[in-house]
Amino acid sequence: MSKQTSFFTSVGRLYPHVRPILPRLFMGLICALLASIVALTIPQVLRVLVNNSLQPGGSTDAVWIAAVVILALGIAEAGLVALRRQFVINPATTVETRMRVTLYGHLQQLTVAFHDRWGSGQLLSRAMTDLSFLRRWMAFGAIMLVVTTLTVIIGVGVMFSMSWQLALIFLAAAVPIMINSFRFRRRFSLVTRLSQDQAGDLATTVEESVHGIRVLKAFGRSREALENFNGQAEELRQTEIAKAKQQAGFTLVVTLLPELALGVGLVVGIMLAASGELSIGALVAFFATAAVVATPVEFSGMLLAMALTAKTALDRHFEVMDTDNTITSPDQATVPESVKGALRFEHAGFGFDDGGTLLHDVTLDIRPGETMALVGITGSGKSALLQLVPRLYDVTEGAVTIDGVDVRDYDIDELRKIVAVAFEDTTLFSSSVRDNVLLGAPDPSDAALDEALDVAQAQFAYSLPDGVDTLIGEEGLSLSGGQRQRIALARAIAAKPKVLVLDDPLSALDVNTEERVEARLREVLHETTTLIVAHRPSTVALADRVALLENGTITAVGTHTELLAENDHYRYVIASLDAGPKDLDTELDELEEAEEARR
Ligand SMILES: Nc1ncnc2c1ncn2[C@@H]1O[C@H](COP(=O)(O)OP(=O)(O)OP(=O)(O)O)[C@@H](O)[C@H]1O
Repeated sequence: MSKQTSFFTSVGRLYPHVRPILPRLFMGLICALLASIVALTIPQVLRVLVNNSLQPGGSTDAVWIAAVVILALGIAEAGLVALRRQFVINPATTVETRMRVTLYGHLQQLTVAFHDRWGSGQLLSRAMTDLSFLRRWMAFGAIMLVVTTLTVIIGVGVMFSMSWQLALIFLAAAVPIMINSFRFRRRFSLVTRLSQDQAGDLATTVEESVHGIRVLKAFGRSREALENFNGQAEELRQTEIAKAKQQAGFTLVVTLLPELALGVGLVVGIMLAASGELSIGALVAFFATAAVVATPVEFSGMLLAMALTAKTALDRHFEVMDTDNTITSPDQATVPESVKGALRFEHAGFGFDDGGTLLHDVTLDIRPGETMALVGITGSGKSALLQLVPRLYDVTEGAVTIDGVDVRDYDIDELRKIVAVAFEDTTLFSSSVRDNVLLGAPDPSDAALDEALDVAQAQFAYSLPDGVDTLIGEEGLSLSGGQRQRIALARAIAAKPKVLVLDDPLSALDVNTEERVEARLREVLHETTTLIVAHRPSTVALADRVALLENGTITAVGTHTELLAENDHYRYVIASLDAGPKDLDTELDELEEAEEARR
């Protein structure tokens, strides 16, 4: 999944996002830098103090002045640190929010095929944890990394100006630190990537088990789910330990070596002072400066780790952002004056990315206003075929057309206004019944809501605690499967589409309710071209004609009676759909009689 890029390439991609806030980040950097310079100035005051005042006969006034100057510098340092925070916090949170919103927008655009492949936890962790981390890095880590580097460079320069011999000792300590930081960077990048990916997988598991809590409980699988979660959590723990160990190892080096240099430097410094090559003031100032320089060096482990984690967060973010949306509007979209709703599959073929061909040479003609049922054995590709109409997936060969225009030639938003869908597996959003039903309605009025609820026989909504304003969905009131399906059906009806695509939307209804819904649907569907997957003969009865999907293609189209009379496979499928033990011959006779009577 991940592509190796250099640190600067990855971080460079942040530039368009941070460009608007660069002035404030820059001001934050200046404040942090000034704070460091102030910190480096304090030893120089000490030097003057030691050399001039702490000598026999030195003036006590100078001590007071030095104390006041040091106090003032200390206050200035603290003030500058506070100012740095003030400058960066607001813009960093703005960038975080903008990137999060852009990511969310991109996720909405990406194809269903993309979402089939990606675990929800991986996307969740990218949208939440990774971006929060980036914010912290922008506001603190990045600035401190620059300031630390500059402080060390300036500090070492100052140290050289005071005593090149002592400064060389400290510089010698820098060589193993740099070698170590190089190794650390390589190893830590790998382990931090692993940990962020594992955290994403863990989030997916939590999400799945919360969604599937009823199934887990009902099948008594809670213990196994816990064991599985425990295993994953343990893997993440091991990775975090490996991360912490690497960081601790590096921190040990960056803490120990400056201390060692300090010890050796002290001995050499005292010798130099004794031989008169170095003044006492310069010696004191040298070690005070060395202490100021040592602190950021000690922090460098943490800052480097933060930088590497931020790089990984950026890489993970751009993996999603770089994924192209392959289902888009054409440059020159066809804008129909009026849509009649003639739906045709013309030698259409389709296969999922990770599978072979599922559908091939599908040819089917559905007249405007006609209701066509789609029947086939389970797994034959009925749902996949339906999803080609609103372009949730694109055909891999042939075409699907509406009024003779390839669905790929319509503006995608326009197409999805023309086509509405309701799936067997309903998704309701955490908002009111009203908002859920009127989600795609061109006219979001009370009248449209009432009509849609009436057709879908979802009048129960009026009796909910707050009526149609009751909050449903994941965070709201739990509805029964049949109630959810009726709300989803009402949503599709309220969209007033020219083409309605229904994937067995009545499967969870009891027989009486289904009958009532069908009666009302029949009234409204005469104007709407409808393709409906049927898993029950009663749904088939709703249709003018039936199409049989067999071995990935449409092998027969006709009325239910015709197919029942002529097609063995259709009889087999209908028999397997029907839950009740029915005598097909008797049903056929009944249907023939009814047909006879109608003529
Ligand atoms: N996202 C996917 N990626 C890969 N294969 C898939 C995907 N979704 C479905 N399939 C496979 O494609 C085949 C057809 O699935 P589809 O859901 O279209 O069948 P169906 O006829 O609607 O089945 P059912 O009647 O059981 O609802 C199945 O073998 C299924 O495993």
